[in-house]
Amino acid sequence: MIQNGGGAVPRLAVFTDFDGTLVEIAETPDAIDVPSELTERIDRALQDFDHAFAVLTGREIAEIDHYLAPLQLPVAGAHGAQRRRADGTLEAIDDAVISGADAIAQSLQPLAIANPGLLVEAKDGAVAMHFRQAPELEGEVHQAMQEALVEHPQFTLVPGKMVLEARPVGFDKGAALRAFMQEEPFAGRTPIFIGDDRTDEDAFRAAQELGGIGIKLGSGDTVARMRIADVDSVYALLRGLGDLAHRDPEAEPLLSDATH
Ligand SMILES: O=P(O)(O)OC[C@H]1O[C@H](O[C@H]2O[C@H](CO)[C@@H](O)[C@H](O)[C@H]2O)[C@H](O)[C@@H](O)[C@@H]1O
Repeated sequence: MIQNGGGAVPRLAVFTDFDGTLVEIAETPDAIDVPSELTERIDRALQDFDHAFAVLTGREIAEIDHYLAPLQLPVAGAHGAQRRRADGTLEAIDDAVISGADAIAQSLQPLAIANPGLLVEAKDGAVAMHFRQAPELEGEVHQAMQEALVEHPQFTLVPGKMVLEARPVGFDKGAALRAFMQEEPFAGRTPIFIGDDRTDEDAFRAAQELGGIGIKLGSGDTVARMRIADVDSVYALLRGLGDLAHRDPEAEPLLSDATH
């Protein structure tokens, strides 16, 4: 379909993860290096895909705005607990979800204070506990998180890259992708989702069930039908898909079926 490159190029809705997909993984959440040209690349993608471009991330929407300023993209943040639609409106977050995440974050603080290599990231609607700088404490982090969730059964645990996160039950990147796909300018397009992490699997599945493609960056088991090597290749793919989006639908196909 996409490889055809001729008259049948579908109108794409492009969704990407942020950490590990648009930017390289760093030692701590604040230490990421956001390439100076990333905003320009994404602005171009917005034009190429008629604004049907969104970020689905574990980070908060406000952080994506900070890193990609002045752009204010459609974003699903905190693994879908937060969502800003393409028209700029925000989906309301239940007060119980905000207070639940807050209470979980507070209950994890003693372990983080006792172990400076651990980091609690409190978000509106989710909580991450990072152990990248203390990998030997992964077991303690799992135990502390499981204990914290006993009091908050409306949250579930999701493992990420050297991190364990609590997110509200019923919210994930797949549900967020499906919600975007019911709205303008995404509706009626073919979804593509690019991600690198286990928390991206729901969105690969959703994109593919809606007739599109999941693209997994790097190695590891995945339901995604395609794989991509690294962040630079993601930039190249966005550029290439953008070029295809502008291709004259009447032009000769770039590829033809060799079996006929
Ligand atoms: O869904 P994503 O956009 O991939 O966000 C997932 C989490 O990313 C961040 O943590 C990860 O990246 C950090 C910076 O590279 C790294 O230090 C950490 O070990 C990774 O787990 C972010 O801090 C989390 O809030 C996101 O949920």
